[in-house]
Amino acid sequence: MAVTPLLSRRFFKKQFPLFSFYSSFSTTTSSPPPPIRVALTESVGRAVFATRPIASGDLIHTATPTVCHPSSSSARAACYSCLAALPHSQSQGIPFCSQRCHQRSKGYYDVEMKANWVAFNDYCWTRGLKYPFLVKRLVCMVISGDARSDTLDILQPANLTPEMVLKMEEEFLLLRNAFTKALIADEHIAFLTKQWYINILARIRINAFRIELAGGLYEDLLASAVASVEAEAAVGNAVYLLPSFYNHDCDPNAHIIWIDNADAKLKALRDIVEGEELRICYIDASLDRNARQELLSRGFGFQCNCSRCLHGD
Ligand SMILES: C[S@@+](CC[C@H](N)C(=O)[O-])C[C@H]1O[C@@H](n2cnc3c(N)ncnc32)[C@H](O)[C@@H]1O
Repeated sequence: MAVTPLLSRRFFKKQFPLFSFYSSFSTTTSSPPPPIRVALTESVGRAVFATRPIASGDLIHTATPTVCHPSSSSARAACYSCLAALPHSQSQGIPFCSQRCHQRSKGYYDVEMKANWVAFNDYCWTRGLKYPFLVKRLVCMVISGDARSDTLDILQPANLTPEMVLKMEEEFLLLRNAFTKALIADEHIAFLTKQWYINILARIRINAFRIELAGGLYEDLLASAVASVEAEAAVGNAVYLLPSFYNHDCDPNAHIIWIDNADAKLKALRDIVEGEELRICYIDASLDRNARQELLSRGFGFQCNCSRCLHGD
């Protein structure tokens, strides 16, 4: 079943200037802009559309994470910066896969190393929380000048219940305490208010990707086979800007993959015509309709309107 083409979706003329997303692309000066644009639709908010035909299997574009964090329960230690697998011999030592990764994240790594994270980490690990670690990383990036505090404001936030907000308050206090005890100057963490923390988590909740690497060595394949039984197969979580505008479809025409680090590749799963909306699948598409609707409603807060769901498939 094909994704509903653009012309059958009534959509507003308003388009978003792509230049604002170029910072999240891995482009070279000679590479052409990606064959997509972001526009506002009536039914699903913003969406990504093809600006020319795209062949099945083609790379649509790549994206580097705005913020990412390795998983604590992954079978294999991951690079602090790009989430590439670290050699086993290195897992207790330097947490970077290369000098380049060390250099580019040195500023926020040094900020993080100044604070004592025992209370915050214990709190999150015992409750199975992973997104607060992305907020912690973003705070370190803002303090070191590697990101702006409003970096994620453009993304759609989740609707949070009062119970969810209440639970976030304790994490927030632990996070803020860690920075104040590390004697980070007040003016450097003035942005870190409870409201800011909740706003960021609300955006991360809907837009974070769980990263599982497709590439790797034979020993990594074995590690991930073990991980699927004993530990977390994902190497970490990340938030991107442009990939966050892709809506969900239970029969998608595009997918997002990771080969050996957190740099994402958006690829066409079938031939796409000019003007067609590009959609990825947020969940396991092999589940039955009720299970998919339940997951999407609980995890992302929406009733899926894709053709498969509308036809009861
Ligand atoms: C990651 S965002 C996608 C971009 C979003 N439309 C925006 O304007 O930023 C996910 C949100 O888009 C909407 N959405 C995505 N796929 C949908 C679908 N199949 N049916 C209904 N709403 C969808 C929901 O509001 C969902 O929470």
